[in-house]
Order: sequence, then C-alpha cells, then structure tokens
Amino acid sequence: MSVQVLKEIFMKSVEAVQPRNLIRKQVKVQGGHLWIHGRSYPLHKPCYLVGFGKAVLGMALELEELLKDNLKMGVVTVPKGILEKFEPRSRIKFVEGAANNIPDEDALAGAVEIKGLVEGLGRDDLVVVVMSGGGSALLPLPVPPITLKEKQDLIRELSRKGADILELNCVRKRISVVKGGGLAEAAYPARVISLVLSDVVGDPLDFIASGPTTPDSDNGDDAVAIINKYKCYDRLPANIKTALGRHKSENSGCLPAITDGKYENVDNFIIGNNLMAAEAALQYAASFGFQSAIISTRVTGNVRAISRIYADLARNMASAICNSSSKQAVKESVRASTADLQTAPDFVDTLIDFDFGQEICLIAAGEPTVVVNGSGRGGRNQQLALELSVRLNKLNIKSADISFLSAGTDGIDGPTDAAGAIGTSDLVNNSLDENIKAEDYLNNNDSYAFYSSYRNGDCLIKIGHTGTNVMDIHIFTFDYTKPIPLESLDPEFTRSRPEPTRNPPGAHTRRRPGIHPEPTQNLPGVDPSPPESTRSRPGVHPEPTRNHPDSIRSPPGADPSPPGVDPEFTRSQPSPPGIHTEPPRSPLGVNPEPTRNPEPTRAHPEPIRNPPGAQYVIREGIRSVYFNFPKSESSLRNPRGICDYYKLQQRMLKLSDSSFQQVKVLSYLLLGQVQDDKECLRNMVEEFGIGSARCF
Ligand SMILES: Nc1ncnc2c1ncn2[C@@H]1O[C@H](COP(=O)(O)OP(=O)(O)OP(=O)(O)O)[C@@H](O)[C@H]1O
Ligand SMILES: O=C(O)[C@H](O)CO
Repeated sequence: MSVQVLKEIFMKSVEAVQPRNLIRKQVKVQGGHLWIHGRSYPLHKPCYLVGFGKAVLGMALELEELLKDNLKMGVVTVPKGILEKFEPRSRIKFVEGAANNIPDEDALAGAVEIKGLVEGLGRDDLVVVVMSGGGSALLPLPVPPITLKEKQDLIRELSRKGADILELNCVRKRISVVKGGGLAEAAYPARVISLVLSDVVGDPLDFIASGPTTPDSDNGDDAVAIINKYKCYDRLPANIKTALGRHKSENSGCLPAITDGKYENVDNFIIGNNLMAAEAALQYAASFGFQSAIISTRVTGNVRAISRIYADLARNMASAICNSSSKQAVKESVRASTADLQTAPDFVDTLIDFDFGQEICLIAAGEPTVVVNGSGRGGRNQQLALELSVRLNKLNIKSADISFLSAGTDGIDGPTDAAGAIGTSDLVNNSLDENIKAEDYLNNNDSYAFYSSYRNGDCLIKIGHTGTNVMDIHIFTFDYTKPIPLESLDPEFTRSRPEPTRNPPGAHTRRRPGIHPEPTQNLPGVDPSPPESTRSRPGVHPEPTRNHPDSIRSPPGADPSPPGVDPEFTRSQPSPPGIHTEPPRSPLGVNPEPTRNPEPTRAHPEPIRNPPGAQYVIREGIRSVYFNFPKSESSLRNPRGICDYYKLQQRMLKLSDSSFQQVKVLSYLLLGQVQDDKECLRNMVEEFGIGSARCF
C-alpha cells in the first residue's frame, strides 16, 4: 500500500475537524444574538473570549470574525510555535506556551491573565470559552504554594508510568485553581458558553482539558488512589500532599466552593470529536474503492495490548481468506479478540461480510498509552506503528500487504515533531536490509529514531501542528490480493506460449488472489490449497459496502474512482482506468482457465496478444504491470484529474514510489512532444534504473 494513500486518508480526517469549519457550521450571529445548536444568547453588549488548547486558535479567529464588534477582548493560550504558522491578525491576545505539551511559565502567565479577565464580570456579561485537547497544559495554575515544577514532575511521572488521560486529569483537577470547574467559578455570575473540541474518548466534559467549566465530582480520594496506583505518593512534595488532603469545598483561599448555582449560568457544547474525523477517513477510503469500516472510536489502553489486538485481527482475517468455510469461527475470534476495543456495534458483522479478496480499510480512533521504560524518543503513535509491524512480521502472513498508519490529529506525537508513523507487514525485513533492527528501537522507546532512519523518514508523518486535536487515528489497509508474478510480456516467453490455451501464463492469478501456497506457521487451519475464485479484480470495489448509521459507511453512491477524476475518462476506460495488474482475458474473449503449470512450452510459435489497449509494461521485480494512458486528453489537462489519476494508478498497481515516478515520467513524455520517441522513453527508464518498460 502506498504510503501516500494512507497519509491522504489521514489528512481527510484531520480536515474534517478543522476548528474554523466546525465553528462556521455550528455557530451563528443573527439578530443581535449568538446562536449555538439552536440556543440563543443576547449580545446586548460586547462579550469576552478566552481559550486554551491545541485547537483553539482557529476557533477563536472564526468567532472573532463572526462576532465582529460584538467582541470586546480575549485571551487565548496556544501551543508554542503555532503563531508562526498561522500569523493571525486579531484583537485577541494569543499567548504561546507549553512546548511539547508541558506546562511552562508562559502558559502559566496566560492562565493568570485568563482568570484575571473573567473575574469581576457581571451578570449581564457573556464569556465565550473555547477549549480543546492540550488545554490542561495550556491552562496551568497550581494551587499555591505548589510550584509549576512540582506539578509538572508529578504529571510527567504519571504519564511515563502509563496513566491515561482520565487519571492524569483527575489528579490535575485536584491541584489546580482553574481546572475542575475553577474557571466557571471565577467567571460567576457572568454567562459562560463553552465550545469544546473533544479529545477524550466518550467526550466527558469534566475531563476534556481537565474540565474548567464543569464541576469536579472527585473529593480527592480518586486522585490519591491514582497516585498510589502508580507508586508516586511517597515521593510527593508536601505541598501537593496538603492540597490533595484538602476537600475541594473547603475554603483554601483559592479553590472556590462548589455550589450548583454557579453552574446555572454555564452551557457547554461539544462541537467536534473523533467520530467526525473517523467518518471522514472512512468516506475517503471508500471513495478509493476500499471496503471500509470503523472498528472503534474508543480505543484506549496500552500500546502493547492494542498492537496485540490489531495483529490478532490481521491473523483472523488471513485465516478467513485461506479457509472460507471457517467464517463463523473467524467471526467469533474477531469478536473475542476485539472486545477490549469497545468496537462499533456492527463492526464484526460488517467485517465478516467483506470480501477478503478485495482491499479493506479499517479505521479506529482513540488514545492509547505507552509505558516509557527506555531512554529513546518517540510517541505513542510511532511506538504503536513499530510494535504492530514487529508483531505482523512474527505472524508471517506472507500473502498479505498490511499497512497501518497511527497518528495524532494534532500533528504532534509525544515530544517529537512527527504526528505518527506508518507500519507495514514487511517493515522489519525491509529495515534489516538497511541494517536497522526495529526491535532494538522498540524496546528503547526510540521509535522516532527508528523512523527517522528507515527509508529516510518516508514512513514518518510530519505535518506540524494541524490546528486541531481529536486524539489519534489508526488506519489499516489489508490487502490479501498481493499480485503474483506475471511473465507474459517477456518477449521470449510470449513467442513460445502454447496456442490452445491462448492464455497468458499469469492466468494462475485467477486463483484466489493473495493466497500463499503454503500455510504460514502461525495460521492454524489455513488451507494450503486455496479455493478457486471468481472474484473481480483486486482493488476494484465491486459492491457498495453496507451502511451503518454510526459506524460503517460507504458514501452514498460512492464511485470507485477518486474525486476529481474526469468522469468522462473513468467511464470510457475499463476499471481501473487504463490499468491492468493481471493478465487480460484472451484476445478471443475466452476467459482463461487457471493454468497450473506456469512453465511455457517453448516449442509453440504462437505469441500471446498484448493486453487490449495496453501500451506499456513496467517490470517491478518479478512483477509486470500493464499500463496505458487515458485516451481523453481533456482529463489530463485538468490538473486535479491528473493528480487523482496518478494516485489511483499507484494504488491500483501497487507500485513502489520509485516505479510510480517512472510511470509519471512516461506519462509526461507521452503527453509532451516526444510521444513517438521510443528511444527517449527507454532512456528515461534506464535513467530510473528500475526494471524495464516496453512499448507495444
Ligand atoms: N519515547 C517515547 N516513546 C513512546 N511514547 C512516548 C515517549 N515519550 C512520551 N511518550 C508518550 O507520549 C504521550 C504524550 O504525548 P503528547 O504530548 O502528544 O500528549 P497528548 O496526550 O497527545 O496530549 P493532549 O492529550 O494534552 O493533547 C504519553 O502517552 C507518553 O507516554
Ligand atoms: O488537555 C488535556 O487535558 C487533554 O488533552 C485532554 O483534554
């Protein structure tokens, strides 16, 4: 699977939760009122805006545009480095802080300003609060006399020991002035409207950014239990122990008492979450022709456990394709092994209905954790991609191309400059060719260093801050349709093919694609002699995928061609356009029967005809790829059409990036002045030094 396609699917999910779009769709200013989800708030005097989080810059700017002069002033804390990229011109004061998601003095200064702004407002004032993931680090205000460093150390230690976000924020709320409802209390009696982009599984308002505008229900016991669980209590500074021991409702001089009345003036709205991102990825994958489904949007737990579950899923799917009679058993195993993922209701049934001989794309979303014992650099996404690759390698499912992208929608994975990484079933072996031992890096939590070297960093996803944050997205592509060698266009070979069959020797591809002739060690029950298949060509989506209201979707009327491809072109070509990855039917229109003996009979003089319409064949290793160009020049004049056409080719042909370059160059040449200059074509191919191309 091309790295590019996975990255594109991921980018679609990020795009779907861009804060500006979310605000534009859900918030309106009309008739002197601010409207949100059908509720209206009078704007009889200019309002205030405060915010904190990785995704609030876009939210704040969009609100400023909507509110115009109805906005008096604002203070918003954003991650360090983000302003350089977006360069906002605004009357809102943006404070950058919390590099690498660690609270710092700058974020602290921002938090003090935010608290100062909302304190002292009156009953007829309106404060709009925008918050998102990363808000906890960007709104640090430790309960005095706890120092920022003391708080930081505790949270960092809990995080390194594997505490999840609910646990971390439970503790944060107890030692912060503004978290756990503190901000709403400070703003009382002003009207507070909170617009929240959720980065916590299940969208619990009191945990997102540590819930500054929702009451904290913990009386302190939970926080202490969590600190004990990770064996951090004994070494805690006295300041923290004292704050933890104090009930929040006790007047500490800075922690406001919780009285329900103070929350009557507060309305919280979730304006975006990871389901929106996962659905966008799903739709885009379906538009590429993948059978697609959402596994879960509630993935939590340790990366090690998650990678085991995902590897089991791959193993079960491989068993299903190799032994179709065991679907029921496979269904039960998938159900049992994915139970901890809190799968979407129809996931297992839908998956089992898929044609495993066609490409499948599965999407998951959530936020696993990593126990960091090593001294390396990485993040949970890179760790997961690497760990799963190691597991897939051990499974040794040779007939499958499995790729897996794991990335944070905020664009930043742990203390690195990457959003995540891509793992594959052949990564371990490929990396050994580069003298890189994946397992060593994995064990040292050094996934970033691994991915930076492997393939010159091609499998790292580096996109910088995205301006949004709805946790992590996982995208699997399973392709059990791995092409098997085609020799039919070898000139020697074509000359000597026996006439009676008229079939290219590659006709054995009509056996069920992707099946390894021998059962792999770790796949019990795999039938070594795979069944015959009448399936359609790999990668072409034959039937619509089933629709499920919240989890399983293929877009209505989804076209297997990607958006932007000239419809005229796609209609006028066999599907996929202009591409043959398997031998075509014989020129006489006879559907070739499987050829058991691929050895050509050299004595026979009759050549096999070339695939109808094929102009070129590209050799990639032992594989031949038939290839031609769209007839309609108009489709190629449209830059978007060209771009999508190439992407489709790369995916359909399963070309390596370098061969894909070759295809591109050939196409440009064809379109340019040298259409008939075959020597030039050959030179180009030689220059690329990969396989060979042949003009028919
Ligand atoms: N070397 C490492 N290898 C793997 N994971 C690591 C490493 N160092 C830190 N991590 C993990 O990175 C995670 C922190 O990542 P990050 O800073 O992106 O936080 P986040 O949870 O996404 O932030 P927020 O929830 O506030 O948006 C923790 O789960 C931590 O265990
Ligand atoms: O900031 C935080 O607390 C986390 O990102 C969860 O919202």
